Amino acid sequence: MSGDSLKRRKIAVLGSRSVGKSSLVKQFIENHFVDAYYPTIESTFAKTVTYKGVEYDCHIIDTAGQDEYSPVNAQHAIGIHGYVLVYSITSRTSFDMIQIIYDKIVDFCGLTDIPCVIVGSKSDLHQNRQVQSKEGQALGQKNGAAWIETSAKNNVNVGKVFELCLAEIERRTAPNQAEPQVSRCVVM
Ligand SMILES: Nc1nc2c(ncn2[C@@H]2O[C@H](COP(=O)(O)OP(=O)(O)OP(=O)(O)O)[C@@H](O)[C@H]2O)c(=O)[nH]1
Repeated sequence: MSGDSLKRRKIAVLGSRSVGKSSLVKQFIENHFVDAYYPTIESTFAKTVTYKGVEYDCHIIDTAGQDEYSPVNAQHAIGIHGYVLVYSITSRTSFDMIQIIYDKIVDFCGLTDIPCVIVGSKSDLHQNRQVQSKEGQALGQKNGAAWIETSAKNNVNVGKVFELCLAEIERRTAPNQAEPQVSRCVVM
């Protein structure tokens, strides 16, 4: 399939610092896991993903971690088709940030709802769990988002995150619409 006929999808990965955003993206793109922690500035990765028989040219933006003082950069709300919002199951604070980030994106874009997957990362660290699965699931339902728990370390459910994100994007694309909506908001 030529590059031109691929459907291009831009996906932003957001969440608190050190929750495992880069590890998730690296496991997905490069199939490896690094134990060391290197804070991210911002990186974009590309991968062709086949979902339901259709090839998608996915551009995945791994962002610097957000915190309560810098929840979301306006750039993260422009031209993005779908969002992956990551918390760590070992950090209640990172879980609480998800709703703040979600609301900020919705606010920036003037939308009520965004294509989104909420990810509970580091599921291998269940002995240190601070957020129960049912809480994650409830947060997903509340926001009309998909939800899943993953372990980048053990490569559990990593590919599934991006499939769910494509599903959320496509679910909102009308059958007669060639391309899904992207957020076009301009922040003055
Ligand atoms: N046990 C375990 N550790 C993980 C997992 N994912 C990430 N980590 C570790 O958590 C730390 C932070 O991971 P990163 O992927 O750098 O986190 P980040 O969210 O990209 O961090 P920022 O760049 O600061 O936003 C690293 O030491 C990783 O090895 C996982 O699935 N299981």
